Amino acid sequence: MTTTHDERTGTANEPEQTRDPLEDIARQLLVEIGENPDRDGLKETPARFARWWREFSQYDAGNTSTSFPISTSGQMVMVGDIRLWSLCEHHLLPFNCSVTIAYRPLGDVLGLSKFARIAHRHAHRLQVQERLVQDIADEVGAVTGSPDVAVVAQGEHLCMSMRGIRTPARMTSSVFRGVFEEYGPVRQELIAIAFPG
Ligand SMILES: Nc1nc2c(ncn2[C@@H]2O[C@H](COP(=O)(O)OP(=O)(O)OP(=O)(O)O)[C@@H](O)[C@H]2O)c(=O)[nH]1
Ligand SMILES: [Zn+2]
Repeated sequence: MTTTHDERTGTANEPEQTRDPLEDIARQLLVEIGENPDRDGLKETPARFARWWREFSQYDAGNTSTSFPISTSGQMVMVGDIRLWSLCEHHLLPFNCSVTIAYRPLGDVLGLSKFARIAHRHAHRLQVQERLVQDIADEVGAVTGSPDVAVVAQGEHLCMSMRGIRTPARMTSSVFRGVFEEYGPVRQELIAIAFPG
């Protein structure tokens, strides 16, 4: 959006809508795949395409750090089955994930919704699933100050299901830090919550 100046009256005109360059990219894409971008059904598509990419790439997860001073005497906190969508950085196609996050609070406990906010923040960029779980674990560790953090994700990638090998499959990736590093009851409990049944 730009504001122009009227030379005659010396007043500022109403802001002009400038076209998002992403609209031109969408038009060109439509032409390249043999479509007519001016046909009725497609007229608004470049603008929608631009809005969706801006929404994806400029996503704001909001405040992810509210915590409360509650004495938890070493208990584990696990937030399971956070559903999210991300975009594969190789093909720009979506993948969905069910993410489970666990940590052992040191002092303060993090607000429940903040785990989903953190997960969505890192999903809203071009990703691979292995890096997604690491990014989430890094931020949970940084915000809570806890060395005991685990993140497990199970996802389906459209780049594998709908194109290429065309085989739906479940990918699992995980990060286990601190107390979760060792195979034992704590890790088993996490796995049981992340993958019920
Ligand atoms: N490890 C991992 N691989 C991914 C992820 N998302 C996509 N891929 C893979 O990235 C690879 C890219 O391989 P390339 O050979 O460069 O590309 P391609 O010819 O399109 O590969 P195909 O998908 O096998 O058709 C593929 O094997 C994808 O399945 C991810 O999150 N993690
Ligand atoms: Zn892909």
